[in-house]
Amino acid sequence: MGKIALIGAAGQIGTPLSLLCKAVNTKAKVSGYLPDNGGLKKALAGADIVVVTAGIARKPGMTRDDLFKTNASIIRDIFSEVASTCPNAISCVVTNPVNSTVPVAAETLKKAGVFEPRRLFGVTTLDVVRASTFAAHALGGNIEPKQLRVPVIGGHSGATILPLYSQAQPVVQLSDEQLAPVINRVQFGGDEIVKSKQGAGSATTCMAYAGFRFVKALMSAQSGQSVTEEAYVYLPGIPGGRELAAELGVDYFAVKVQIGQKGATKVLPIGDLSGNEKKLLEAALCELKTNIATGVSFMSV
Ligand SMILES: NC(=O)C1=CN([C@@H]2O[C@H](COP(=O)(O)OP(=O)(O)OC[C@H]3O[C@@H](n4cnc5c(N)ncnc54)[C@H](O)[C@@H]3O)[C@@H](O)[C@H]2O)C=CC1
Ligand SMILES: O=C([O-])CC(=O)C(=O)O
Repeated sequence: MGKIALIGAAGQIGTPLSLLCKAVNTKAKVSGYLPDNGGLKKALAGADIVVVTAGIARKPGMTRDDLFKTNASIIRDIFSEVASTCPNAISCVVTNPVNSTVPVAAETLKKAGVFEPRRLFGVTTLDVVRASTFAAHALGGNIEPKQLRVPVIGGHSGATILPLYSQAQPVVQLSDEQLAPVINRVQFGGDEIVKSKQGAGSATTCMAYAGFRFVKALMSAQSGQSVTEEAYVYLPGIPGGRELAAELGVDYFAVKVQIGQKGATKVLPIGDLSGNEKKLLEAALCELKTNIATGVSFMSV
């Protein structure tokens, strides 16, 4: 098994994430990068998978968008190096605001002439984890979160996060009134943690778990298995995505994708939505369009 480069490895997410990667895949070579040791090129050299958690996290009262000013240039600089050192690696962006940092990463790779949409993912797995956890809780603990599969589409902040409980497997027996607070908690669960940590950061161990779950799926795909995962991707560059991008009017969107050895192989359809989910999708798209434009225009100046 190949090399995983963790960029931001000394941070609150990066530290447990690298421990998880090392514990479960002892054959994988895991390299970290501290911002001040000048080792970015070394960490990226020969990487098969790059996971970026570098950047600042929220403090109470901040939105994810407030992080953009600082984190956009961190992402741009890291992806300039990815472009020259490991352009064929599969890259995963955890750094917020994901809705805008992924477009920054894509534009950086495009400028360098090495953008391959099938190999760039914004990590939205934490939303998937929350969607099953909070619904299991609302169901009174009669089902384990890991027994529930709830697709989550859209983006990774507030109203852009859209859990599709109408498609949950097994069926979730909750009325629209019972679902409303569950959906709200999935959308704003990150804020809940930021508030409770009182300035000490945002979600960390649960994100390390979610990030690891996504990396593990990528490792399974690289070893030849076909896997499906939700992630925030550049739709027009992945088979099946162009039509969805045209239908939704956005190029970047979190959706379930099929993943193979060389990255995403197919965007899967979002399926039928309930009346309420259709309304939530409208709201998600409205916010998402602004977030995407922020990321793209950062790189056009
Ligand atoms: N996608 C998601 O679901 C989630 C994303 N996040 C985001 O993940 C990011 C990291 O969060 P934490 O680990 O809690 O933050 P942290 O502050 O503990 O760690 C960030 C690390 O990045 C490093 N760093 C800063 N500038 C750098 C640079 N130019 N190059 C390389 N490394 C650099 C810092 O030294 C630090 O070690 C934040 O932007 C946060 O909002 C957090 C939770 C969930
Ligand atoms: O809320 C934050 O800033 C961190 C995050 O993305 C999450 O917990 O989903």
